[in-house]
Amino acid sequence: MPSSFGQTLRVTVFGQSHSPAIGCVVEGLPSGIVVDQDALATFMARRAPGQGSWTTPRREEDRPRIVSGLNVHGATCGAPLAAVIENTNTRSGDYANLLKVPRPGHADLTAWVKWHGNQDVPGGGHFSGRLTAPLCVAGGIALQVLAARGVRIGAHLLSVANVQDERFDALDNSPAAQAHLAEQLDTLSAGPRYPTIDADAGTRMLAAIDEARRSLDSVGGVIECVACGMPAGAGSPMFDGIENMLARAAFGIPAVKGIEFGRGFEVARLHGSENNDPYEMRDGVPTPKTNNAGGILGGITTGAPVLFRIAMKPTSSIAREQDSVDLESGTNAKLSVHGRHDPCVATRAVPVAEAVCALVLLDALLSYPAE
Ligand SMILES: Cc1cc2nc3c(=O)[nH]c(=O)nc-3n(C[C@H](O)[C@H](O)[C@H](O)COP(=O)(O)O)c2cc1C
Ligand SMILES: C=C(O[C@@H]1CC(C(=O)O)=C[C@@H](OP(=O)(O)O)[C@H]1O)C(=O)O
Repeated sequence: MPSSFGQTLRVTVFGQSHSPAIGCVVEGLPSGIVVDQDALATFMARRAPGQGSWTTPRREEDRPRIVSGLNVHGATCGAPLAAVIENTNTRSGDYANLLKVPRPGHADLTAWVKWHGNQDVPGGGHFSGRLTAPLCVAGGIALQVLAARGVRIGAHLLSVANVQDERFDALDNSPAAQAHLAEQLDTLSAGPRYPTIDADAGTRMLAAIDEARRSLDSVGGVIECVACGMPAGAGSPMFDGIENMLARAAFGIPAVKGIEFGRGFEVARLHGSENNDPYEMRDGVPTPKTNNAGGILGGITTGAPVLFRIAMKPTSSIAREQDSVDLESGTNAKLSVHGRHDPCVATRAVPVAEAVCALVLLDALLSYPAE
C-alpha cells in the first residue's frame, strides 16, 4: 500500500486511526528553514477533532513531535524530516460490528475485498480522515517556506449543503480584484473563526450541519482554495502540470469526490471569447487581465492566482439505518453507525486543502521551476 506523493518534495504518510501513532516523512525540504512550531500548532488546531458539535467528539491534542530533519537550531538540515503524532483517544469498540457489516460509503467493503479481513477497520484504519493530521504537519511547514517566498495560500468553505459563502475574488485579475482578494484572505486569517468569509454564511452552515446531525444524517460541502504570488512558469506539461499534481494530492484527502480549476466546469458552457483571459502589459510583464484559467495554462502557472475547488461528500458514517450485508453469514443486514463522527467533514478539511496546495506548489517550484 504505497502512501506517498511528490516529485522532489516527497511526502509519505503512515499509521492508522487507532494505531499507537500516525506521522509523516518529508524528503526534499530546502535546508535552513527554521520551523515556527507555534504557527504550526495554530495551523494544526484548525483541523483537530473535538472542536464542538459540528465535529467528531474524539479529542486529540495533535501536537506533532518532530523526531528528525531539524538541526540544533530548529532549522531543516537536509535529512528527511519525520514527525509523529500520538493517537490518545481511540475507542475501537465502536467498530466491533463493522468488521462484518461494512458501512455504505466508507472503505470497509473495498478494504475487505482487497485484504480478506486483515485490514485495520477501527477508526477507518489508514483510510481515516485522521491521516490528514500528518498531512497538515508537512503542509504547515511547506506553507511557512512558501510564505517566505511571497506565496500566500488560503481556503474557505464555499458551500455546505445549500448554504453559500461569497466567492474568492480570483477570477478577475485586475489590481482592484487582487486587493479585494487580499482583504478576503486577511478576514479568514484574523484569529480562530469558522472558515467562511461571510460570518453569517458560517452561522447558517453550522445550522445546516446541526440539522443534519439531529436527523441522524450528514452533509457535504465545497472548499475553495487560492494561492497568490506564485511566479509564472512553474509546472510542466503534460502529466506534471499544476492541475495534475494538485488533483493527485487532493484526492489523497479522504471524502474528496471532485476538483475544478478557475472557472471550472462552467467553462464548458462559455464561448472562447468569454473564457479566454486577454493579456495586457503591466510594468513590462505580459499579464492576464482576467483569471478564468485559475492561474494555470498548459499545466504551467501564469502568475495569476492559482484557484481550485474541491467537492467533499457527506460523511458516510451516519446513525440513520441503511442497507448493508453481513459478511460472516452472507445475508442482508441493516446498519446504523454509532460512534464519534463528523456530521460534515468539509469544515475540518479546509486547512488540509491549504496543506496539500502548499506541498504541491512548493514541489512544483523545486521540480519544474521557470527556466
Ligand atoms: C478531516 C476529515 C474527517 C473525516 N471524518 C470522518 C468521520 O468522522 N466519519 C466518516 O465516516 N468519515 C470521515 N471522513 C471521511 C472518510 O475518511 C472517507 O469517506 C473514507 O475514508 C472513504 O474514503 P473516500 O470517501 O475518499 O472514498 C473524514 C475525512 C476528513 C478529510
Ligand atoms: C480522529 C479524527 O477523525 C476521525 C475520522 C474518521 C474517519 O472515518 O475518517 C472517523 C472518526 O474516528 P473515531 O471513530 O476514531 O473517532 C473521526 O473521529 C481526526 O480527524 O483526527
